[in-house]
Amino acid sequence: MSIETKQAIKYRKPSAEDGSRIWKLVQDTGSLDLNSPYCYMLLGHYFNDTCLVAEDRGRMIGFISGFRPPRNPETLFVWQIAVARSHRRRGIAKAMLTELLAQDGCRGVRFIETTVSPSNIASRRLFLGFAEEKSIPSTVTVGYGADMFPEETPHDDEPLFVIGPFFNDI
Ligand SMILES: CC(=O)NCC[C@H](N)C(=O)O
Repeated sequence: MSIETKQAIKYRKPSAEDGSRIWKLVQDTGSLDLNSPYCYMLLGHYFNDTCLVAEDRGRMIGFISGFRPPRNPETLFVWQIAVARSHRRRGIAKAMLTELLAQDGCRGVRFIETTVSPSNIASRRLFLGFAEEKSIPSTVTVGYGADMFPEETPHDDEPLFVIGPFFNDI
């Protein structure tokens, strides 16, 4: 009888060398905007204090990217959350958000901002659930409307979620 060992998922900062694998992971999710491999290399190189990758026995199965806007460093803007199809419904997105907030790079964060298209139900649930679970105020406003995107590349609305203020006790 095979016993599936529940090996822990490992979380670490990405590096520029992870850029291609992140690009492939995001491509495979099929639900996010696929940025260039170069963009993911930049995130791994210059923004990795506010990004993480998740690995299952060495295989990259998750990615969360963020940055702290220079004009508003108390905010963590969460750019993308990607989880491999094979690893959905295991709480990995929530674990990546929690793990990211526990990083030194998120010390002093009091607000989370992100945009989530109405079709991205999992991410919508993640952020609103995070706010509800911790009794943190949250608002959803227009963000980037579909009409802001080029006609040549139609895109869903990207409503802006603002969660906070909260005390990110690392
Ligand atoms: C939280 C998240 O993954 N938002 C996605 C924003 C946008 N559609 C993108 O894919 O970059």
